[in-house]
Amino acid sequence: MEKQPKLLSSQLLLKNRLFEVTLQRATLSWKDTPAAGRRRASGGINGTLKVGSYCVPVSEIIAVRETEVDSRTKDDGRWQKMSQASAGTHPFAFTVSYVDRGSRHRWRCSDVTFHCPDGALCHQWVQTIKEQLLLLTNRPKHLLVYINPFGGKQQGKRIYEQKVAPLFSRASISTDVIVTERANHARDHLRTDADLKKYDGVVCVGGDGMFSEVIHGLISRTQREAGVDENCPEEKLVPCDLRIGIIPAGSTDCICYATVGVNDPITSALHIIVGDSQALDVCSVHHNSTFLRYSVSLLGYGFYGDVLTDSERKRWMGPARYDISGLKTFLTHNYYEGTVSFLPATDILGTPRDKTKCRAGCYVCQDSEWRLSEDKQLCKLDEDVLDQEEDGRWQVIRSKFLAINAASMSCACPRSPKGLSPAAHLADGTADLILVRKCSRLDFLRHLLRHTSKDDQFDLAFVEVHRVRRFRFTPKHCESDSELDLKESGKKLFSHICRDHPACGCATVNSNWNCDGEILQHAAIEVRVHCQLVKLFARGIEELPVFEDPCCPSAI
Ligand SMILES: Nc1ncnc2c1ncn2[C@@H]1O[C@H](COP(=O)(O)OP(=O)(O)OP(=O)(O)O)[C@@H](O)[C@H]1O
Ligand SMILES: CCCCCCCCCCCCC/C=C/[C@@H](O)[C@H](CO)NC(=O)CCCCC
Ligand SMILES: [Ca+2]
Repeated sequence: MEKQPKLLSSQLLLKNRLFEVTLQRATLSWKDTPAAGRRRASGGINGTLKVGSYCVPVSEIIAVRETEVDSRTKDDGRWQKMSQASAGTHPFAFTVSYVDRGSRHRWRCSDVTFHCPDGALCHQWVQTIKEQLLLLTNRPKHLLVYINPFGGKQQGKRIYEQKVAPLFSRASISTDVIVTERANHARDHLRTDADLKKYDGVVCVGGDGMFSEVIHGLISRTQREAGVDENCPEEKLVPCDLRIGIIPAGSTDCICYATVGVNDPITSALHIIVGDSQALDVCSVHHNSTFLRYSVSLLGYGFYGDVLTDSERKRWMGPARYDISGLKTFLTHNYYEGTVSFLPATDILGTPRDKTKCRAGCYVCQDSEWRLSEDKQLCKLDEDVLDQEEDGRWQVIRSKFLAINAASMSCACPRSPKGLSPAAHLADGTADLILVRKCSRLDFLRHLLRHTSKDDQFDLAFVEVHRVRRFRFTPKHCESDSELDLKESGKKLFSHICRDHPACGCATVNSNWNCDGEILQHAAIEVRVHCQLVKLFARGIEELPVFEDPCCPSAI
């Protein structure tokens, strides 16, 4: 293999030890020189500098800056004594901030300071690394940030100011920050007012509800500008250009957890800074020919719809509301009758029970991306032929259900680290439709508990799962518009009776759909998955931390 020329290579001091520091093949590496053994080791990266070599890809460098040298240098928040001799021989220094991988998908920003014998060399290092960083065109420079001050434990503003803003400023990212003043503030601003040309991405600080606001604003805006009618369920939607970053500060934070692997504001900020990109499927939900909402995680009728309906009355409890409402809904044990029709996804690589996991660089999602680009080249005539073929493949199930869940991603979250559908994919253009038929409380509990263990939650006689591109649900007691009005006005009257007498049966007629944590107004819906409609500043869950990757060990 042809040897790549070194961009820079120097012997520099790090924690009073001499290292061979090299910038080559888009990687910064430093390794102990033989002479270093003769020097006394004093601390190091993260406090303990092991003998060996280290490397950081330039793509994971956050920033580089010249550092003032004192006979004492501050590293990792602690003052380190630098020997007078080192300060004398290496009086110039520069600091590289880079992504350091912790356990369980957590990222941190670490600093390493190299001391140089002369100012020109120090300046050359800083300039060369800066030039390399400028070549990374996927990194955002200007972001629009929305903070929900009331999401989760109401810590959004503090989390952003203390943990995220300092990292953005270190990475020279400028921001326009809007603290929302009401629900749907972010959605409406994005839909009509925001000057989106100014930005390289949109960041939401909050939970799944805030993320939902952002995608609703961006998708609507994109369709309006492209002349696409959102009310038509048959329309192919146009993908959004701007990437979205999620700083988790909500109650469930399922979208962040399922795309990054952890709910941690610093990790998410670093994924934004390095300019990661992860496409996401989006379901459109219609009632007759009226657009209702978009969903990226869970569309749940029955159990999850009822949990949400009950928990909305307990918002003041914060995240604990889901546990109380979950228990109450489980004990109530309502079932709902209706018809589910669905179009199975036949031309894809995965199945909902194949035990594969969607991970960074997922080949199933890449295959769907390839098909998507092929599809774009299909002419209208071909689409009509495909539609006719589709008509023959719809399947229909009429039954009594405890839950109907459509998961367009795994829906992994701290409550259920493997999620509602562990093998679902973020960007394959499908959703996993999980049908839980009427069964005993004990059996339903077995199913629920399996969301938190290694056991297969689908390996039960009353549960089935299908990977689908589209589905419809019609409740047995299908509402017309006038019936819906009646239902709305009758709700207050009945809800009192039902809460006091859960066994009376009057609440069991229809449930509500939980659409990513929002309640839908209609039970009869029609859903279509749009492959890779939005993009996140994420890369999917990483399989192995890099230090376990034999190709690029941070420390050998
Ligand atoms: N300033 C505001 N005042 C009141 N509600 C707001 C405001 N800004 C946003 N919201 C709404 O608050 C709701 C909940 O927000 P968010 O998703 O951030 O937190 P959460 O519900 O605690 O978390 P999760 O959605 O992960 O369960 C969202 O539906 C959003 O529309
Ligand atoms: C008796 C033991 C039972 C244990 C069962 C644990 C099962 C947990 C599965 C959790 C699935 C979460 C799916 C995510 C849904 C989000 O779009 C939505 C908005 O944030 N959250 C909820 O609706 C909140 C839903 C919260 C449900 C509890
Ligand atoms: Ca999917």
